[in-house]
Amino acid sequence: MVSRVDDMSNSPSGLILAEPGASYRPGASENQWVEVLVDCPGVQQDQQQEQKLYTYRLPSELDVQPGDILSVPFGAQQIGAIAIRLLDSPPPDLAPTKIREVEEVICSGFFPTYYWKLLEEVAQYYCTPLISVVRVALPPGLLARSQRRIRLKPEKLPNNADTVIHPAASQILATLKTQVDGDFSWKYLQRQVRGASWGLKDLIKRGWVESYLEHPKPTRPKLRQAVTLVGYTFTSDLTQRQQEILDVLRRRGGDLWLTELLQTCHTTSSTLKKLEEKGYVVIQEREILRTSTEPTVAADRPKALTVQQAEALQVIKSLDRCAQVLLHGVTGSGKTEVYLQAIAPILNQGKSALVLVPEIGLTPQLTDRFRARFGNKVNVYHSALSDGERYDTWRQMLTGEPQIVIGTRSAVFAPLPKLGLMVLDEEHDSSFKQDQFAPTYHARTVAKWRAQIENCPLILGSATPSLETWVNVTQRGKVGESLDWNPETVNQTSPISPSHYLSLPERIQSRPMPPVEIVDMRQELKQGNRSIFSRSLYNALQKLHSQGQQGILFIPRRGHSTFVSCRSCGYVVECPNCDVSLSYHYTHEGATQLLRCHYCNHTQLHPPHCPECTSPYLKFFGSGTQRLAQELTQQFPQLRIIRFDSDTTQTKGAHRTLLTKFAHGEADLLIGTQMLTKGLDIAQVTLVGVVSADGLLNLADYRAAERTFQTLTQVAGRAGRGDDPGRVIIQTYSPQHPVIQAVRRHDYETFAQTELEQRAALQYPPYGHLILLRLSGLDAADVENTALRLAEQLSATESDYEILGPAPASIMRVARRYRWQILLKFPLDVPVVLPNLAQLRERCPKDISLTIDVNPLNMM
Ligand SMILES: Nc1ncnc2c1ncn2[C@@H]1O[C@H](COP(=O)(O)OP(=O)(O)OP(=O)(O)O)[C@@H](O)[C@H]1O
Ligand SMILES: [Zn+2]
Ligand SMILES: [Zn+2]
Repeated sequence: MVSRVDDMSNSPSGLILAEPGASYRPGASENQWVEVLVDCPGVQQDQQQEQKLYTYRLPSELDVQPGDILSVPFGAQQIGAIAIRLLDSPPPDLAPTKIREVEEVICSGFFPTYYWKLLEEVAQYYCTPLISVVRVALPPGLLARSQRRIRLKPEKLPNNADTVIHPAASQILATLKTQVDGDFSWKYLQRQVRGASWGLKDLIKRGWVESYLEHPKPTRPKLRQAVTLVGYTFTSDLTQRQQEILDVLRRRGGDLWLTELLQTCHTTSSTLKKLEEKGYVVIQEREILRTSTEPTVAADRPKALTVQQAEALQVIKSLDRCAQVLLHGVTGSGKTEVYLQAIAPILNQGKSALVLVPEIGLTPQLTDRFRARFGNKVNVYHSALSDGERYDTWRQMLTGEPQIVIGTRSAVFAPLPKLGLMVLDEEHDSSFKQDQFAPTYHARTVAKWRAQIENCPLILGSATPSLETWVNVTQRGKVGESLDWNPETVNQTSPISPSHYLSLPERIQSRPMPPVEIVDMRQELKQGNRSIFSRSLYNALQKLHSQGQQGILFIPRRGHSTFVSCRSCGYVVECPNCDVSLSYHYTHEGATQLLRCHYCNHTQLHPPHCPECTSPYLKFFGSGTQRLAQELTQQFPQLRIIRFDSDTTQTKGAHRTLLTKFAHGEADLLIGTQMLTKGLDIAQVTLVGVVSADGLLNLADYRAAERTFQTLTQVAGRAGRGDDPGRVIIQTYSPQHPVIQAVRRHDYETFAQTELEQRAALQYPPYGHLILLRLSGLDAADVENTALRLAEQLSATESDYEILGPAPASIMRVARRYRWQILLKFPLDVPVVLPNLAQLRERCPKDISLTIDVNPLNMM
């Protein structure tokens, strides 16, 4: 096993690119084989959704490059495939005579070559087959959308054709002949003709028909009629009405959708037809891309920047190649405005920009701000889009037109040619990391590689930077070379990708940071207050309504807090599939009371009696958002409340609707979970209350402190963003906890320093590296034994890493699968030699799945 450090030192760019025998050189003539990804229903995937690559020979006349779409023989069929990489030699385990030839290149240059470098790098770093990366990167069903078609070769067809062949074949011929050009989709033929496959095989062998693949394009392009002004000099042959219509069209830029023009001018199609006949306009069908439609927003102009914003912008604008920027701006300091003004010149240079955000549904405001500034140059790309929308947005990117793509983590693979700038907003957010499925990539890490490969700057923005980023950008000298196992940091230390620390220490218009009051809930209890509201929070809520102000109440994410248990015997209702208690759900007055599992979504009715002892006192405990809402309605009947959590935001667009209502003052109080922490900018919010900080602090995870600091600081930052000053009340049972104290003082640096000392002492990231092996399977004993065996094998090899575990995962069973994990901890000061993870995977029995989580964020 080669160490990664060696790999990298051999590669002049510091990147791990190709494996031996593979090459990315475009058009290099020595490449005679190609590995392809086929994507058709007949190809089986194994349990881990991994699909193998197939090797084909390249005919000498074909010039194939990674990313080209090819037509290849597969079994009896001719199917579409994506060229993944070129090989100098055939795989040793394949007899050369068994390798079939690529038929043709259907579509070349579909992806730029560098794109494949990026995918390959992700696969290698995250110890996963390339194919799993390809699946994350490409829109679903890309190849399925390229259509296989069959056409007649009339010149080859003998007169007596029908008499000599299989009935299915003759039926295919007959069908083909009904069309002038003898051309049909294979799907159609299959529907029309029984045994079509046999028939086709025969016909192809005889050379009477051929099979080809049509270019990938939307199966049902949406067409819409557009009216375009062509004549500009109006003569006397126009009626006044016609003249008016032409004027409208001209004022609107000479181009409108037919329906729009009809509406605007209250006219009819026949009037427009007449104008067309006279040669003043043309009416044409135009393909519209199903890029997602969002409400239009009023246009807005660049704001005059504060001195600090201007300084930051100046540095960013001066960057014209790979560089990493940490834009560390306190909440409400106007980071978004800096992004906007940094992107404007990029578009003017004909380049595009990529903006990554944690969860798009939660940030309609951010998307709106971009739309207000850049109009239809903004495309949104994330997994909640329909397949059609994703596919079209994706094609829109490939056009190379200057644009801005805003998306969630997988958008880091957005195929934008001419990338001029990348932004990761809220870079500390853990949703940038994918942890349950391969590749277990972090979008920030991938963005750094991409910045280097495409030589463009990357801005990481946050009020609470991740400690990794903080250390990398501000203390590089101190941690030194030893972080170099991680290409992420190799990139930064190499001279071509300098990093910059830019700080926005003040809010816009020098608004003060809101004072943070910490309430000791133990004292409240001592003094006889058993309510979930401290007196301080109670009073603040009382005043809210009378003063016409708005507030936010935050309660850490649901979980065990809303379990249902029997007050007589202590029985707790648990999920039949997972080792967790079910959560109580009661959405509104009169709704059915449900119990739901937050891991597998098992849902059942709330039983009226305890299943153990039949006691009727089966009640839910804890304080989820629902309980909070009920409590509020009882104690503050005058307060209008909006619940903002995963129950109330399930439908498409619900986030936007609720936030808009709140922003328009239709409620006094917004209550919810972690969703509230992300980028909400509502000027009227003066009060932020944290019902309990303890659930965050006590997570069994070495990142609990960091996450708590980030979450509380972010949620506190929603207060006082407008003209009225804000205030924050945090309720906790651990008021002296250093994290709570740092939040109170808005003191990121002290928090970071204290936390980093602990990380260093324990060699946790960023002063060490972790790899988490997650095992799961249906049989408890199998999973445990496999975990033990793998751990034994790992410890048998000479190595510098520490093995923690194996141990059952903190929730041992999820969706009927038992879960165990092994944690590998690598120190920084020795060259890291990775264990042979591929080999471990092979040694894992088939029915046990192994996910290798490199630099895990979530240890649960
Ligand atoms: N130069 C400026 N002049 C006036 N208003 C500004 C300026 N820059 C930004 N703003 C406004 O200040 C508010 C806060 O800005 P923004 O939301 O970008 O802050 P942020 O740093 O992203 O905050 P957070 O990290 O809390 O989301 C917004 O309403 C924005 O429109
Ligand atoms: Zn009971
Ligand atoms: Zn479950």
